[in-house]
Amino acid sequence: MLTFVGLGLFDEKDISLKGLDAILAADLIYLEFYTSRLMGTTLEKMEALYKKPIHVLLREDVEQNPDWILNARDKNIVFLTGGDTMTSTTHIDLRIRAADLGIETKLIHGSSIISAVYGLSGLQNYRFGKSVSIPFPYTSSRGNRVVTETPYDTISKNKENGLHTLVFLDIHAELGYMKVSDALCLLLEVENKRKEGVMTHQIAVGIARAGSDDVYVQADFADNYDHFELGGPLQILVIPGDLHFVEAEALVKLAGAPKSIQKDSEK
Ligand SMILES: C[S@@+](CC[C@H](N)C(=O)[O-])C[C@H]1O[C@@H](n2cnc3c(N)ncnc32)[C@H](O)[C@@H]1O
Repeated sequence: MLTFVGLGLFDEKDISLKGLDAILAADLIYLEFYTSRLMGTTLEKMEALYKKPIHVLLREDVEQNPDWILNARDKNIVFLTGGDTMTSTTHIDLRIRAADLGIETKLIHGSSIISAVYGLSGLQNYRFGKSVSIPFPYTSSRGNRVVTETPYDTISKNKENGLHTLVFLDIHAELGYMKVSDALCLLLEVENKRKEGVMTHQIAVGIARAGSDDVYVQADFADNYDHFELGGPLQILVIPGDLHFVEAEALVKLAGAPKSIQKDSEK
């Protein structure tokens, strides 16, 4: 049996009791921390709680060579991820591979940043469009710095339909964790180049360290990106589309947005 367990948002205590039971009963524990990670704990603390070693998987172990799932033919193995367990296409792919190999699978869910964002920001879940990830800029084969424009396009399309965009921020092995202020600078850089007005007079919502006692939510106009110094990782960004008046009220009262946004909201 291969059991996928979502660990929740911040530390080793965010797991469900069902998830912990599955780990305590498992023969082998695998974990990936490249799609998300629990910033409030360490592998040592987790191993002390689980009383077993954790095998940390790299991206290639999960996406290219997931031979370790063969152990689930005759053992109980658990695969741990930050947040919920199936919010990444990578993980669904693993489950399909297991099904192809005749391996039984089970899901034990964890709290996810996706639903945490709705509660923390007051933005309503049915008013979100397609989500997107912002990667760090990279250097092309010709030596040019390249800023990916897909996030700008996705925000633009969602805004045409009045919808909000959830923007996941890059976690990079060498460059570290992208911050909301970095992401806003990259979006404004694309705006300066394309001048399509997608980010003009645009409100943004930054959230840091969801699930911790030190959670921080800040709403302001995107070009005030120095107001988005939210401290340590992990961080996530929302670019709202049209605001319902309750959403605008929540952003003003719970996230410090300027009151002027309430005038433009939908009744
Ligand atoms: C690709 S998503 C993975 C989502 C995860 N599977 C889940 O269900 O929560 C990871 C990104 O979400 C954001 N994120 C995840 N956990 C967070 C947290 N506790 N606080 C703020 N942002 C978070 C960060 O931008 C991070 O790079």
